[in-house]
Amino acid sequence: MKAGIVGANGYSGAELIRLLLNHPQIKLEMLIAHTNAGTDIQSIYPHFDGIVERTLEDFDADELAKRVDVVFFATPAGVSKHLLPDCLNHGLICIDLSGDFRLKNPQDYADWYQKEPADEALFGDAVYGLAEVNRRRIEGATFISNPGCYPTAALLGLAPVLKNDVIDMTSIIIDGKSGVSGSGKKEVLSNLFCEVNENVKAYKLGRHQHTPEIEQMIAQMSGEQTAITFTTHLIPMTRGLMCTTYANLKQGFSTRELLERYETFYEKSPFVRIRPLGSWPATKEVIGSNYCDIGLNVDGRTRRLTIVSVIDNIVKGAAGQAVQNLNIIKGWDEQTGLGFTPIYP
Ligand SMILES: NC(=O)C1=CN([C@@H]2O[C@H](COP(=O)(O)OP(=O)(O)OC[C@H]3O[C@@H](n4cnc5c(N)ncnc54)[C@H](OP(=O)(O)O)[C@@H]3O)[C@@H](O)[C@H]2O)C=CC1
Ligand SMILES: CC(=O)N[C@@H](CCC(=O)OP(=O)(O)O)C(=O)O
Repeated sequence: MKAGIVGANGYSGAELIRLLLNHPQIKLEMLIAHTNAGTDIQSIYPHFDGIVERTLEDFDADELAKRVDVVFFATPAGVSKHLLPDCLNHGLICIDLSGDFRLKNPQDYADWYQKEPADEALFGDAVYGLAEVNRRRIEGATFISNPGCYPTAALLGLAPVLKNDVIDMTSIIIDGKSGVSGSGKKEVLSNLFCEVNENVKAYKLGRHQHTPEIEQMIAQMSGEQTAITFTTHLIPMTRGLMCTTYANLKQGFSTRELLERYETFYEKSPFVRIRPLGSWPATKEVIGSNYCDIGLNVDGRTRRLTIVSVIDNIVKGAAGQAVQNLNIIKGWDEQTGLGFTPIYP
């Protein structure tokens, strides 16, 4: 199968190149950029020297239709809503890594992204690509909206306790922390060494664009509408994302009982690893891989559950999850091309 990447010279696009080069079913055919079209990818990223030597091209849906079967959109919010519909009309499989098609309510997109939503005819049509929850809907789909990085970690952490009256749905608090690559290559100012090094910053309090996405999926999984408290922090590391999630328990569960519930829920999910009692994951334990590692603790004094979930924001939070979704769409083994061991230390 031949693949094209729109936004190939961004951080998620470059990661898609790395992953797709190692995918036995994929031939990388078109690398597309915007301001950098006409430039060689290896001159922007010398780590590709001798591995991928290709000139970045301009977006052209007709050309894509002639040359590829699947297109990944690794573009900033507000771009795929213009480019992707033409590709869908040409019968191409489209996997969008941006937030343009994740929400079901166009007004939520307008409110939280502060942009015009995509055309109504297409808005809400994409299958939300959180494989561990939506695997059945992803099989055979042609239009996937990949989850955001924070929603991936937060929702995988919460999913097993969203049913059967385990937690008080009004009590959910998600504390997210991301490495700097999460903001993409374009965010030059916030990425300055002096701004980020030896510093921790909270940002977008009460207005993070991933809030309605997390709430929408909590409602889908639990059947209950709820409002969450979600705070994001930028921390001085390149890759990695952690969500520490708190919720009040409705019944007196022990950590061990809940761990069993998580093990069962993720029995058939090769990329989710549950830590044993008394152990919680660190970001370094998943870097470079498509794993989401999860650890739990029940505090008997407060009857509160704490969930710690970690991912590599560019792999499981973006490019790796997109490849996982393609594997499921095509009926290939979900782990095809994704069998990377995390890089440690
Ligand atoms: N970084 C991360 O950890 C995660 C990112 N995402 C999402 O993935 C998407 C990409 O993010 P990221 O890789 O960080 O972004 P970057 O800023 O690193 O890269 C953006 C890419 O999009 C291209 N681009 C911009 N405008 C257009 C256009 N009009 N037509 C074609 N290409 C265009 C840029 O090309 P050029 O440079 O040539 O202008 C560049 O290649 C975003 O929507 C982001 O929210 C999701 C989860 C995690
Ligand atoms: C560290 C950092 O700044 N991260 C970005 C993630 C951006 C992103 O992935 O946003 P969409 O998926 O909604 O397009 C942020 O928190 O906004």
